[in-house]
Amino acid sequence: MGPGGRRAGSGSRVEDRAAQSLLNKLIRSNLVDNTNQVEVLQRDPNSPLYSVKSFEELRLKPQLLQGVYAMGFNRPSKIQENALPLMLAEPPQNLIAQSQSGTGKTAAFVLAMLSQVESANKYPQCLCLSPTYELALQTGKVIEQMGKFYPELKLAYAVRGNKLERGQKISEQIVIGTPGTVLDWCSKLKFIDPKKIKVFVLDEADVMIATQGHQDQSIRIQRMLPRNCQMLLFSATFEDSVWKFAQKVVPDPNIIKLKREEETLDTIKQYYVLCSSRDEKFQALCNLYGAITIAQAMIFCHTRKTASWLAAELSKEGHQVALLSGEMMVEQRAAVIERFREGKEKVLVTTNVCARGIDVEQVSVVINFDLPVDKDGNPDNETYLHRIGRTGRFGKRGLAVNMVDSKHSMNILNRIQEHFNKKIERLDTDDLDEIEKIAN
Ligand SMILES: Nc1ncnc2c1ncn2[C@@H]1O[C@H](COP(=O)(O)OP(=O)(O)OP(=O)(O)O)[C@@H](O)[C@H]1O
Repeated sequence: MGPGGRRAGSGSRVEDRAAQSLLNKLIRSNLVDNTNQVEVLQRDPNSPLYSVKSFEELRLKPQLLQGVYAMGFNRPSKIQENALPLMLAEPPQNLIAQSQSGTGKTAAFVLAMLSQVESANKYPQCLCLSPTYELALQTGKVIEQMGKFYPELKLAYAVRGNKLERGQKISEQIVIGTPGTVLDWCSKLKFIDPKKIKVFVLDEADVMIATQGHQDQSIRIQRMLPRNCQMLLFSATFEDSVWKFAQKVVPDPNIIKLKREEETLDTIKQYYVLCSSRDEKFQALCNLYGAITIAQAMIFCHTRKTASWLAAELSKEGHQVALLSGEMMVEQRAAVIERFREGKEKVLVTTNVCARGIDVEQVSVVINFDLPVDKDGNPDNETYLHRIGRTGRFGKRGLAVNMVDSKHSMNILNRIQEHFNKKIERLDTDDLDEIEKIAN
């Protein structure tokens, strides 16, 4: 039922955003910590503000609580503490929620859907919109895991390529899909009766509106739903356009926001290595190799060509490395990231463009084989910080090594150093004692 593979990175920015979001989900194994305060704006400011510190307080159906614990969740995440009581209130309330990827939004709305669904009823009751097929599948996996103690619960994917016979009615209780196909299924093909939907979720709103047509399709779907249907919208970022869209799709919303935690370079040891050519950079990297592969490392190159060359050279030296390249289909990139996450490869070589927006929090060693520059050749400080920086006061210590091979790149490095006002120490990769020191 899958549509043809998609090429990301080389294509439009829209696909990049969806691909980034997918890759982020795959690279992450845990909840993202965030020490910021959650902001809650209630529709009815006079009603008490509930927040829960445990899943028991929510009085979930026993099979749902069992599902939550089976996933290894001990307590609600920061955003869940406030979002869950609102979503599970009687009557159910509408919600617009924004917090960065990895903070527990998906798990929250899956819980809301599962607590409303009546599995004995064989028709769609919950409808979830995702920007792409791959993202829909990821959400589907969470529904399956969390709903595994519901014996009769079934899921349908409304995505292009999933062809049903005309005149058929869907018996699955939860439908998850992309806006175009869901719209067809609700209107033209009538596979779904939108009037029976109790919970409507619009996930990844920021990614969604970046795709032409998705916004209108989503609004048209929303218009077909009954008035008392619960509407929930989630987004990792909240620019004006998302906000405007959210207000069209979610009437009388409660609003929850959790600001992204700022990244800092405070817990990172930063070094540079002075070389005179690409080959020398390669040699320096080989000298460093033992030290950096104690942990997992990511190596960034400026172009795809350099990245492929470097990955090939490292392999020739007998090192096990993975290459993440913009030429690959999204599925292939996802597979590479999954292997890396599982530790099958300890080193991942990639390009700036390909890895832009991917959270590499758990990677403790970052090598800039080429320094990040923007299209005018100026230092790209934002990318530097995002690649190397860590969030949170208790952020893990990290190590960053920058390879410099010309006056020009030394100049870029100096400007990065000035920008952050943080010293980047020189490292001599021929000095084994020094290398030993940085690895500890
Ligand atoms: N209460 C919890 N306790 C422990 N782990 C949790 C909890 N809630 C979610 N997680 C886990 O944290 C990770 C991130 O959660 P989730 O996917 O729900 O975040 P998200 O905000 O939806 O991210 P994205 O925007 O990328 O979809 C997942 O691995 C999920 O299983």
